[in-house]
Amino acid sequence: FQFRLLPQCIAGPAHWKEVFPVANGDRQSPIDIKTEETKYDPSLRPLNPSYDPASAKIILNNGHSTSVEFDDTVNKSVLTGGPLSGIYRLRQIHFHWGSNDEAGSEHMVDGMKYAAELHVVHWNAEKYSSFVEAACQSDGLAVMAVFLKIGECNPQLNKITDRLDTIRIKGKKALFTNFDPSCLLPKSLDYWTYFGSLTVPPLLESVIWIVLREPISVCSEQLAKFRSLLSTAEDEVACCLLRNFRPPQPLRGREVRRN
Ligand SMILES: COc1ccc(C[C@@]2(O)NC(=S)NC2=O)c(OC)c1
Ligand SMILES: [Zn+2]
Repeated sequence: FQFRLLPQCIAGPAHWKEVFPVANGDRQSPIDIKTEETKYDPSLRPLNPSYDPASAKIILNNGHSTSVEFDDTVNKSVLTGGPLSGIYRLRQIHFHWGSNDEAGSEHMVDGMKYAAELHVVHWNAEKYSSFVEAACQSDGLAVMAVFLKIGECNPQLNKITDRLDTIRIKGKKALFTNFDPSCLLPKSLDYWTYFGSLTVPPLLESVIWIVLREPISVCSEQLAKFRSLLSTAEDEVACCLLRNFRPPQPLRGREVRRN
C-alpha cells in the first residue's frame, strides 16, 4: 500500500518530512529537555494565566486528539507574563497520550517520558488578527505544556474524561462550557521555555513553548478513556486513537531557559 496514498495523519511521523519539509527544520518540537543544560534567565517573569470559564464552548474529537475549544473573539481568557511580550488569547486545549502508561508525553525530561501531556494553546492577539494568521508567525503561538504523571485519579480531569464517550467518533463534538482550564494546572507555575513548533502537520515553527516543571496526576483508568477514542469517522472501519505523541526532535543549538 503506497505511503503517498495515505493521508499524513495515518503515515507516521517518520514520513511527514516527505510532505512537510519543515519537519526537518531547526526549531521543531517536541524536545528532550536536558535539565542540566537549561539556563536560568532572571528576565523571565511569572506566568499569569487568566481564564473565564464562560469562554469554553465545545469538546471535540478531531481524529488526532480530543480538544476543548474556547471563544477567542475577545480577550476574555488570556495568558500574559512568563517569556511572553503582550497578550496571548486562549484558543483550545488538547492532550497527547500513548498506548500504555509508560509513554505518552511529547516532551521528555532527561530522557524520561510522562504518561500524557496537556497543551494549552494561545495566539498573539495583540499583533495578529486571527489564530490562522498567528500560526504562521514566529511569535504567533504560545503553548503551555503540562505533564500528566501516573498516580492518583485527577478529579478535575474527570470533567473531560467523563464526556469522551459522547465524542468517540472522529468529527463528533458536544457542548462544553463553564470550564476554567486553570483547574488542570499544577500548584507551581515554574517552567522551562524554548522556541519550537506545532507537533502535528503542518508542523509550523510558530510556538513559544512554556513547559511546566511540576506534573499533575492522572490514573490508568482515566488514560484508558482517552485510548477508547476513535481516529476514524462513522463510515470507516473503527481504529482506536491509542497514541498521538511525536518523538523528540533535534535541538539544533536552541537554548532552553528556566525561571
Ligand atoms: C494549524 O493549526 C494547528 C495545527 C495543528 C495543531 C495540533 C498540534 O500540532 N499543535 C500542538 S501544540 N500540538 C499538536 O498536536 C494545532 O493545535 C492547536 C493547531
Ligand atoms: Zn499538542
